[in-house]
Amino acid sequence: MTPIYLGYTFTIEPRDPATEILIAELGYAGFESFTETSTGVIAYIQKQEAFPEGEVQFDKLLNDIQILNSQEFKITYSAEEIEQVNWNEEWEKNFEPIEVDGKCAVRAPFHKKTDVAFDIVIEPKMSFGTGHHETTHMMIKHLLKLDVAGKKTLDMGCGTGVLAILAEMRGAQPIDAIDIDNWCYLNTIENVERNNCKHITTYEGEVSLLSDKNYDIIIANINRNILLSDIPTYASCLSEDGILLLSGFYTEDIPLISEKCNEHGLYFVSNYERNNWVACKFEKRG
Ligand SMILES: C[S@@+](CC[C@H](N)C(=O)[O-])C[C@H]1O[C@@H](n2cnc3c(N)ncnc32)[C@H](O)[C@@H]1O
Repeated sequence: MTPIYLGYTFTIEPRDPATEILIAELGYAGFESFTETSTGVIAYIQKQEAFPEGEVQFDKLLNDIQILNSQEFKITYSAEEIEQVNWNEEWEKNFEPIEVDGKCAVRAPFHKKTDVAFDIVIEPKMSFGTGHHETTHMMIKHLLKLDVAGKKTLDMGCGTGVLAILAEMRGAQPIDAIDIDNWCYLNTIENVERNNCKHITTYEGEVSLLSDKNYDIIIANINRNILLSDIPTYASCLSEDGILLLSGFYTEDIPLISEKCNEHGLYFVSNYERNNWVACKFEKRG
């Protein structure tokens, strides 16, 4: 089923630095993407995902914002349903190909073929994962450096499947790609085929699918709270010396994420940082 999105247009006075704080708050509340404007931000969330615990959650968010409001800035907002077709057109107009470290390109089918080692073609429609977001970009950087050849790999929260596709291009196999969202699940299947990948199996679901699985590498670019709750399962699925790549959270969240990892035998190795977003590498040690 095609998801319907709600777009919340926030006007913030003065615009900076409050817009950044608001985007972080909205990210934690489940908003998926943001378009910054000269007066604030438009934030998008799937209608069926919007505040699943009911209006109370939204009231609380607004309340928190009001507290900041009274002290520092003034926010007004309006919400509207976003037509799927407009969203796609908007997206296509704005999709420029990206290149990471001169080795990996992520582009749409209508862009010219590139001559980098890993030329990934993605038609994301509504799914997250074009390489434009800092977190995807940094996960690509990690994957380009990691020795993945012949390694059993999981891409959790696969979005467009871009990371699973890069893992296969670099020699990983077999690969499982999982997303909770039906649209992403279907989009990953399409993109896997589009890139002639043969070793990726795509599933719709979440961490409960992992009960008897085992991997050498787990990649998960989701968000802080889901990662905190899923890290124990990732740890139990990882083989000794296995690698966990995590992203979807901010620099200030590293201590919390590291602490949870340490409790489960996973130890910090390195990280990338872009615009306060981070992508961390952990290793499982006995
Ligand atoms: C930030 S996007 C990352 C997409 C892609 N892996 C990338 O790096 O560009 C997060 C993805 O996780 C999915 N997701 C959210 N919660 C999830 C969960 N509990 N289990 C699995 N996937 C989840 C979302 O639908 C979304 O596609």
